[in-house]
Amino acid sequence: MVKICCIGAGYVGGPTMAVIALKCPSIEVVVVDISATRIAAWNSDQLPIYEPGLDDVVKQCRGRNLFFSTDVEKHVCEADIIFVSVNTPTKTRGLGAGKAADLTYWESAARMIADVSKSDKIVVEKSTVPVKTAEAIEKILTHNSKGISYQILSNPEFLAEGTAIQDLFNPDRVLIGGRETPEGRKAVQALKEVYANWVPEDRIITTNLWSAELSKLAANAILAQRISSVNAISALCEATGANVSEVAYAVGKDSRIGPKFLNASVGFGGSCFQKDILNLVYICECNGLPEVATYWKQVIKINDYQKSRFVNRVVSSMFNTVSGKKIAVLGFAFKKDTGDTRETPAIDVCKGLLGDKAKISIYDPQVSADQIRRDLAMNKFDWDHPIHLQPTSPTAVKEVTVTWDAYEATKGAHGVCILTEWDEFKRLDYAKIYENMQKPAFIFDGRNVVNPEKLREIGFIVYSIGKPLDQWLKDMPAVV
Ligand SMILES: NC(=O)c1ccc[n+]([C@@H]2O[C@H](COP(=O)([O-])OP(=O)(O)OC[C@H]3O[C@@H](n4cnc5c(N)ncnc54)[C@H](O)[C@@H]3O)[C@@H](O)[C@H]2O)c1
Ligand SMILES: O=c1ccn([C@@H]2O[C@H](COP(=O)(O)OP(=O)(O)O[C@H]3O[C@H](CO)[C@@H](O)[C@H](O)[C@H]3O)[C@@H](O)[C@H]2O)c(=O)[nH]1
Repeated sequence: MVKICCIGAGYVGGPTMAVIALKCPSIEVVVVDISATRIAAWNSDQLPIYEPGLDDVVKQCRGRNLFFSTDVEKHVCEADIIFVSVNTPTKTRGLGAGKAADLTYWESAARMIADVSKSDKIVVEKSTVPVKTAEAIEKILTHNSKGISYQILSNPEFLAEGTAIQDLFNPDRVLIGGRETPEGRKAVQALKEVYANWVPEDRIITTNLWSAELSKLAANAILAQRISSVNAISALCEATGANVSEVAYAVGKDSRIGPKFLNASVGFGGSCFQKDILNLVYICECNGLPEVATYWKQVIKINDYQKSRFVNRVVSSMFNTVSGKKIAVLGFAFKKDTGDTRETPAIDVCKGLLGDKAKISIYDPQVSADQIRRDLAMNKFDWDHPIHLQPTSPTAVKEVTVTWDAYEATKGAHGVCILTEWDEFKRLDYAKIYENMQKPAFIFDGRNVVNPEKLREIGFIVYSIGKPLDQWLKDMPAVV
């Protein structure tokens, strides 16, 4: 029986391995992690992450050929194929701070593999890493290899949160990069055979190591660039009376462009886009390509601009101050169908409003009050380091309350900001919400989920990203 061990039981390691176990009953899969609480949660009825369909997959295989364990060394030692799916956050200090990927967790995993292995291994980079990381990992593994042969493969993951199971069941492609040697090709073939249990062969792409590593960073940069492009256009729409949804639809009808990833928003969030672009920028700078670095940096600048533009719009339209006013925030996760808040635009928007002394009342169906308080108290780039996984004592964010109901959050509020596109926000009784709010009552829709015309009929003053502005908003221009 082939044995797989995955180091890192996070948003990628957990779902990816659960699907491999489901689709390959003859393979034993063990997911290991240094976080005992995470592993305990994977072994319980309350999984550590919310992902539609995940419970079902885990229930089918856990205890059969899928296991979660803290005994990292034992399972690494026994495995034929080791996936490394640890976090690779942005460095917060030292050389490259604020840009370069922090490979501390990766390096310690590689050193541990080298220490405990007694047989040949295929080591698979599942984490997103800088191009050329495999070379460094190879050096660590082979430095004291005791005659053991290691083959390093790059197999980046393309799943998106909220649709992870669907993406894993039916991926657009699986990418495997390996050394162009007979041993390298053999290792690529071995991993290909795992995926071939459910992925059609023409969707399994094989490349050299560097192409696979770089393709992951390039894909995320290009996806994020589309969002920044449409968000930049949304600002121009507001200035001219064009409607960004109509523009995006018309543009996306061009088959060379396509309709996906053209939804204007308050900004993109999530643990990947910003981190991976910053990493790409750093790699370009290190390779003497400052023009290329500046080009990609602009994608993040527009994202930051979009978030501050939103805050400015809220403040300026409410008589240029939100001091002491209750603002309801609907949605805190970085997108719908996940409880993940890493780099969510809601953090920056809330911090901006708190900076103007607003009183904030937050409701999100999947994010806990503790998590929200921790996020609002955290420094930039600290969010994806393991200390974040430990329960820390949250600095009191006094002007924030967290509710478990959208109606409670909006009661007595002066304004409502919609920051995540949860489906339930489309179905709320906005007439009832209006009744219970201060007047004039404002709605700022950062996700274009509500129908502005219907809300205006109720009496709201409505701001929707990139849509024609109310006269009120035109009279109260936002200074950026
Ligand atoms: N989240 C996503 O949607 C997504 C999608 C594709 C790729 N990625 C990439 O995958 C990687 C993992 O992302 P994630 O979101 O799953 O991160 P995560 O923080 O949810 O999980 C990483 C896990 O690794 C564990 N870990 C760290 N060092 C370890 C060690 N030495 N030994 C054992 N366990 C260790 C941590 O405790 C943590 O539980 C990152 O490189 C990320 O960029 C993420
Ligand atoms: O048209 C769009 C599409 C997305 N978003 C926002 O962009 C962010 C990222 O969304 P999405 O890409 O769907 O989720 P992620 O889970 O971050 O997935 C991205 O990052 C992963 C980690 O690398 C990759 O594996 C995925 O392929 C890539 O889509 C979220 O805040 C979305 O709300 C928009 O504002 N407009």
